[in-house]
Amino acid sequence: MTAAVPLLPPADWRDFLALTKPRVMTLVVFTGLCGMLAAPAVDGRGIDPVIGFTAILCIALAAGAAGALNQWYEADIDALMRRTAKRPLPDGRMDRQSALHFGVGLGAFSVILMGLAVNLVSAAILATSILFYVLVYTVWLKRRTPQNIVIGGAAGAFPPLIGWAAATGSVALLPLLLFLLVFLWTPPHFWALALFVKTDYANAGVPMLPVVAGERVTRRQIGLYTIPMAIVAVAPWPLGLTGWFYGAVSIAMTAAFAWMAVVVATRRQQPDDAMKPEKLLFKFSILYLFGMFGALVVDRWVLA
Ligand code: HEM
Ligand SMILES: CC(C)=CCC/C(C)=C/CC/C(C)=C/COP(=O)(O)OP(=O)(O)O
Repeated sequence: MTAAVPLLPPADWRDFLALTKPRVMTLVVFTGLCGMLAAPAVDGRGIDPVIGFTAILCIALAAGAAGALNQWYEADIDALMRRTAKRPLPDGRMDRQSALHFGVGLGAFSVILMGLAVNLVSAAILATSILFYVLVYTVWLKRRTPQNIVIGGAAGAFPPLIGWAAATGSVALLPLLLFLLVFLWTPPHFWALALFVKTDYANAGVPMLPVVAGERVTRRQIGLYTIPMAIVAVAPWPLGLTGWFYGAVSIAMTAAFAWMAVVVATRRQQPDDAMKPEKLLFKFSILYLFGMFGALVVDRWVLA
């Protein structure tokens, strides 16, 4: 006898859009675009606008595919967390197979299009970032170790390299520093959030750092990761890879980030805080990357 499969109404386009995690994607795409725009002209010629647009589209589709495959794999734990329970799969608005087909199809399409229309280096890094997020982070590490986001977080750091490689066909020191910036930014970004959604992760049995090691250790780790992040953030300017504008913006924004991280690192949670410092740091972390990558492009295009 076969088990009865519940019949679901067909998912609509909004459900497919939700699978792509569109809000996170905006920052992923922005860092990719800025990586592309920060790249130098090759043989006196910048990237063709149509090819540039195609490359950004491929980054967006790949990030969407990665988000869909993440939700396909995690429907069980998403159902246990308040923040994620209303997603299309745990909420029963879509079946898992549709999410899998959508993710695999979109991911394959984005990599093939990047390879055919842009170049093989950017396509290879794009494929690596999808596989890293889905296999290394989601399948392998997320449920096993509180270091999941430190290692798995590399997935979200690839887009500046992809954008640069799309424009030049190669990688260089500046995009490698941008990769490192996002890589080192991820732990403070995520652990600040994890501090205030800790019970969600505990309920779902996901071993995030505040659940496993406690709040004090998490606060200290946020402070510790901010130190190398700050050095890498400002480094492109003294290394002569950017102009004064990036230097000024990176110093100001990184100082603000570091100050908030120190407050989070040194303070115990106050139950009556109107705006918890960790919430502020999480929100600012997003503004921070937008500001830093935006400054890079202004530096290169407006003030050069
Ligand atoms: C392993 C690494 C990362 C983890 C675990 C993580 C986790 C999260 C989580 C759980 C949220 C809350 C989303 C929600 O409310 O549903 C969030 C928000 C966000 N993340 Fe991350 N993140 C990571 C890396 C990144 C990267 C690399 C970027 C972009 C470069 C990014 C950009 C954002 C943005 C823009 C938001 C706000 C979305 C909104 O407004 O709802 N994150 N992140
Ligand atoms: C170009 C390309 C393929 C980029 C893909 C990388 C990418 C989408 C990075 C963002 C990382 C992210 C949204 C983590 C969320 O963690 P989570 O999945 O644990 O969050 P959740 O609990 O909200 O599902």
